[in-house]
Amino acid sequence: MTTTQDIVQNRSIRRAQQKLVQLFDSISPKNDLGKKVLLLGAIGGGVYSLFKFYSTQNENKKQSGLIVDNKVQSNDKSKKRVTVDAVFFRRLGKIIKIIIPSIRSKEFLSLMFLTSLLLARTMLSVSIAEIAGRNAQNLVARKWKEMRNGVLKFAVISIPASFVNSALKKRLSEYVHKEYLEGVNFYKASHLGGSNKIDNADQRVTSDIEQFCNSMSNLYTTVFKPVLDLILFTQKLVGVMGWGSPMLMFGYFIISGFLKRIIMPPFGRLTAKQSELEGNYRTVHQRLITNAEEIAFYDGSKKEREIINLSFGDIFKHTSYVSYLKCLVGIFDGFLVKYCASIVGYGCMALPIYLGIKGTSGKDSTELTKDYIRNTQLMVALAQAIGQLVLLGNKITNMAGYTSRVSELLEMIKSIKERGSSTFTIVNEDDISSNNSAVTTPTTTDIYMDNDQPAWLQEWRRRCDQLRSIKRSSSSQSMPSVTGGGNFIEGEFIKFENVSIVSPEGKLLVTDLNFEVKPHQNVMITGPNGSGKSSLFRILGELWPLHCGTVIKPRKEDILFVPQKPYLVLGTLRDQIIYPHSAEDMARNGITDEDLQHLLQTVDPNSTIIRQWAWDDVKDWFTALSGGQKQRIAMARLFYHRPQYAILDECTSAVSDEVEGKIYETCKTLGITLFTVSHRQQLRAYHDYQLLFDGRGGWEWTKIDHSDINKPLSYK
Ligand SMILES: Nc1ncnc2c1ncn2[C@@H]1O[C@H](COP(=O)(O)OP(=O)(O)OP(=O)(O)O)[C@@H](O)[C@H]1O
Repeated sequence: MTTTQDIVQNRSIRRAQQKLVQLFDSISPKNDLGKKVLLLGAIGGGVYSLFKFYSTQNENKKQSGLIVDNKVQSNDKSKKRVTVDAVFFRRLGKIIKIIIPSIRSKEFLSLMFLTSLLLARTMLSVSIAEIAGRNAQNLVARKWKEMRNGVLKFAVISIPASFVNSALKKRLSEYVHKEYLEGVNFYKASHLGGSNKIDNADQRVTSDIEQFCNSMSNLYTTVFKPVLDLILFTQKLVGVMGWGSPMLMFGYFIISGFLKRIIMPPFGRLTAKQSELEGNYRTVHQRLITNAEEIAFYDGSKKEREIINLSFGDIFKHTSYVSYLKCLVGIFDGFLVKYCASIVGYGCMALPIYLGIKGTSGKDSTELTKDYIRNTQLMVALAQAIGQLVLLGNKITNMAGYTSRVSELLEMIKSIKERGSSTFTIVNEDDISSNNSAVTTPTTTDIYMDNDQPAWLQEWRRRCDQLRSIKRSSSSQSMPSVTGGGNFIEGEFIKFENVSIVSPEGKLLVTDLNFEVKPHQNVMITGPNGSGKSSLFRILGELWPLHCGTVIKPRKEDILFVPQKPYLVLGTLRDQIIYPHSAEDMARNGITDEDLQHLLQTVDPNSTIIRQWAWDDVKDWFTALSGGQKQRIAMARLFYHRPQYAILDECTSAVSDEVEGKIYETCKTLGITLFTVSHRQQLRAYHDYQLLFDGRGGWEWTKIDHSDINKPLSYK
């Protein structure tokens, strides 16, 4: 079976080949010089392209620096080598053992059925060709027969072929599911890191297995006929001409095979790369869906679009590049298999006559002509069979790519199972930081233990205000992105007037809500689970439509939401703090890494993050950072953007009380007005008002009495 992508690639190759043929034809046959120049140009271009291919290998390896968090970072050479070699055959053998476990399995039986049909097809085509060859009249009839035969062949072979294909796919998928989903293997594979971490496991389990099985069953059906032809015609040729000529032909193909192997681009690796890029593309889309709410709150669509475009661009660039290489190789193959092989074939024919061997001496010209014509036909058939096998090499190389992807998955699961229960080696923290040469280890006095912290934060507040006023003067009035039955009005404060919070499913969560919050008045929102606390902010963030009433609020960019689950973007450590800004935005605003270090130090006084990683490090930050570190990053991001209002949705649960206090103090220094969603009483100390939802649609707005902050909350 062929994928749409293969069809597109094949089409573009065919189109390019046709164009080349047209180009050759367009030149007058009399204009031999022009033809030669063009031929030389084409060969020169091809050689140059292949040379360029090898010289840009390293460049290609660096593709998409952003999307490396899921890549296998293994030093194991066998995992990286993707070619038709001993490793390929060993891996293929292992997979075949999985998909065809015994000769009594139904997969083996269906394969045998397919084999007998293929055999019958070959015998039938040979006998039809023989009959057709005898009678010129039959030649006309042959066309009809061939057509009927072709249709029959397609129907007879394609049904069992697809049956075998799906049987293999089922067996392999079931095996992988069993291994991957055994115990906590799937967790270890994606979270325990190291060299056994599986990149794009979903892509491997779904698409790569399918591609592997497709190419394998496809290969089986296409390899059969040329092999049989090879045996048949070699036997006939040896009978009439002896071993010399067929051996010469074989020798030519062996030498050209070696030549091809030397200059052939590594299609196996390119195919594996293609799968990896497709996996990355799927991952970035998946992340967008999984973290849609957090991204929407951060207004991160621009940044996410950049990431998705970059990932798509990688696939597009790679696919175009592979199509181009396939086109060149197709031309080279045609040259090797058709033209050069014909020259060698004529040599094979002429040599026995010239040397007078194998019964050629003493024959008259008519007999020699008869032998020559018969032998030519046999030789052409043999050359075609070998040629088809040579071209099959391209398919096998392609299959090597999928074999390596599927094998890596199986090998990594096996290794995880073996090593997953062993204890971890403790590494000295100093070793970690000294290994990372890019990390500048700040001393505590260096950054924050001095008394300049409040002064620096005041200065930071001034810079942020300045940037905001520049941005405001250049941007137009913001419009509400979601409309409903109510009104959004832009203002300098937040006010809810007769607003009812209604979920997308029509559930009334809070009725007729009325409150007003002026800048620098912090509000704590409490209430039982599912009472609508986060939903209030979905309305404030314009994610949900306003059912009724009026909401007066600043612009969307002046309110920042810090969700329960901190969102971490694909990219560098720097990108985590500045999200959804890019490094270019940061530089444009005159903000430096040193500024970021100040901000991070506020919430991470022991430098647990900056001592481990450098600003340019790219990691899978979801797994690399601890729960508390993720929350610290989210807080540093809040200070970086310094919005007028911030919504903290249970986002300090994993940091110590001391750091939590520091966060609230810093927000105060920076002039950020807070809405905090929390059940923890001690946080009331940092707030002026409390909004309490009772979970039945009711609510209560009270001023917090700071002399009585330990009083328990009055909901169950
Ligand atoms: N996208 C959605 N579509 C439909 N219903 C939703 C959606 N998001 C939340 N809800 C529903 O709205 C209700 C309130 O959810 P919300 O997240 O506001 O609760 P909460 O008070 O923040 O709860 P918790 O304390 O558990 O975080 C819940 O019943 C929830 O099922």
